[in-house]
Amino acid sequence: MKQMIKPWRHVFKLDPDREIDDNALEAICMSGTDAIMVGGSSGVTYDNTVDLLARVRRYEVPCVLEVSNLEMVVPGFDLYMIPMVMNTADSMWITGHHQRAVDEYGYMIPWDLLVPEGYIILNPDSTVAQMTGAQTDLDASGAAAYAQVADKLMSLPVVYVEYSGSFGDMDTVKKIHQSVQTAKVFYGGGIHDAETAAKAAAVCDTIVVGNAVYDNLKQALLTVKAVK
Ligand SMILES: CC(C)=CCC/C(C)=C/CC/C(C)=C/CC/C(C)=C/CC/C(C)=C/CC/C(C)=C/CC/C(C)=C/COP(=O)(O)OP(=O)(O)O
Ligand SMILES: O=P(O)(O)OC[C@@H](O)CO
Ligand SMILES: [Mg+2]
Repeated sequence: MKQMIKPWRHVFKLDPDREIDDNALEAICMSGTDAIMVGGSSGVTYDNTVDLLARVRRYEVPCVLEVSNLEMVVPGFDLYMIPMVMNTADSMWITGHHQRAVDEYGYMIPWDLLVPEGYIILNPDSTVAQMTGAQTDLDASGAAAYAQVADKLMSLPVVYVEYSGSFGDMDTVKKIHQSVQTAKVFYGGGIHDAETAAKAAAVCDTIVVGNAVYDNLKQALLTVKAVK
């Protein structure tokens, strides 16, 4: 099951805390994207997550949950993506919340469905950077070193380069991609049209398109064809 992420080139990330109408959801799910990732950094609850899952399940596209708090964990997703922030000094975001989750719910965790992600958060203005105390002031070599820790020391299957809300430095993403051996490199942040999608797709394995879905769906849909 975990192998399903390997060929992904394109993912739409949908936030349960934001409105999306049925027509828009149909266009997204039928767009040819490889997967829908459900997640967000705030306002995500059991109720809004279960509602979005049920609506996405009308379509055949794989649907995975990116867990950012325990309240949002709903059974029935294809996979559960578990972020571990590489570039923070606050160990709660590396292993702390995870240890608590396993201590409390270990008996019911479907381990074969969990996919850990080594997050490298690089946009200092994003909610997620502020929430996790991410050390975003890294050059390409420093960011690539975190990627190698995730890939070569921790054997994480995904390195997620996160510029949530702004289009990042593609030289840094390229350097990260070149420096990992086994992990798949996901890139997310500021992809809003075919051009930004193609630029990012050239330097990573999988692009993730989030806010653009809500800001300009027509342009967001063009990102699929741009990378296929
Ligand atoms: C029966 C059943 C299905 C059981 C499932 C059991 C299960 C999955 C258990 C979980 C096990 C486990 C180890 C859980 C970890 C728990 C946890 C809370 C970990 C912390 C994760 C973490 C590091 C969060 C930090 C924030 C982060 C990196 C979030 C990722 C998502 C993200 C970056 C969203 C960006 O949000 P966005 O809204 O776009 O941001 P902006 O507002 O800036 O746009
Ligand atoms: O919302 P955007 O900026 O597209 O970022 C996508 C994703 O990486 C957010 O976690
Ligand atoms: Mg967002």
